[in-house]
Amino acid sequence: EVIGGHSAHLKNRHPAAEPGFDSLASRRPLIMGVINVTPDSFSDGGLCASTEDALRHAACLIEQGADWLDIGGESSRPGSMPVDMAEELRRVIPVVEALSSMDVPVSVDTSKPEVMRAAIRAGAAMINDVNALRAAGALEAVAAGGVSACLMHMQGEPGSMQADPRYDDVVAEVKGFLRQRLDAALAAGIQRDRLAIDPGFGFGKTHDHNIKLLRHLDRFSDLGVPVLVGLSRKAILGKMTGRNVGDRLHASVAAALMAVIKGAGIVRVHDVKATRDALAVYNAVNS
Ligand SMILES: Nc1nc2ncc(COP(=O)(O)OP(=O)(O)O)nc2c(=O)[nH]1
Repeated sequence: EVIGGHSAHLKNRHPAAEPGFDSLASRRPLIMGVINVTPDSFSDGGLCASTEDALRHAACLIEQGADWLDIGGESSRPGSMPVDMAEELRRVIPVVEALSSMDVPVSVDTSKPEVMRAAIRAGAAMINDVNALRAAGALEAVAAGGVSACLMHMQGEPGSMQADPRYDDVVAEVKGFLRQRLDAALAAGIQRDRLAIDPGFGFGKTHDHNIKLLRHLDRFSDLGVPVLVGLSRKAILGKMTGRNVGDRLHASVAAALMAVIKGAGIVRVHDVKATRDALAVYNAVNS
């Protein structure tokens, strides 16, 4: 069974030795399972209050078929405030260390270079940065670590990004930003096959901007690296369906499938099992 086989394939390799992103994603779309070790994430804050809770959830997502686990210690929801470094390290590093002995690649969702370095030392195979490695020292931390990175577009900061997002041409501007960040990452010595990009749904975008980015997602594929998409449970889906944040499973699965049909190579989701089944249908038709 392809997905099981694929994750079984992962089981025999240490995450850090994983081939680059594109060789993984090119086989079939990858499922990145979300593990928020925060009290205040927009949809599942507090679910993984302790390291033990996070590890139980990780085992559950792996069982459901996650190809990758994304550990986040700081909510980036609209209106959120930064978490101090010591607290973020306290939340994230024990989970990464404990997972490093398991056979599934782990990414850490952080924008702080110090957290990146600690995460890489603890065994993280990727840094997922909603700030696209723009903090001083971030590019160097990832390059020195020899790990993968996801570069995501955000207009402004989480605390204020939804106040008044404005673009002349959202697709062209987001794509131009991601092209610049790719160039910066390559110039810093990060290998192209270790890089992914993400248009950042909900990060400084109106509903109309999000719709345009999803409608034209295929325009990001010619940047030459896998496109990662995170739509799971987000407000864009609530706007489309009228459902509140706890009732967006079906829309999240439809959005992940839509993203993959439009070229996404990695989908970042909370509900792995449902997404896996939807992508099994996609894979059967597209293999
Ligand atoms: N690359 C990438 N990373 C992300 N990290 C967090 C969130 C927000 O979702 P979640 O982590 O569930 O919520 P919170 O930020 O409140 O913890 N979305 C993305 C995304 O779309 N792309």
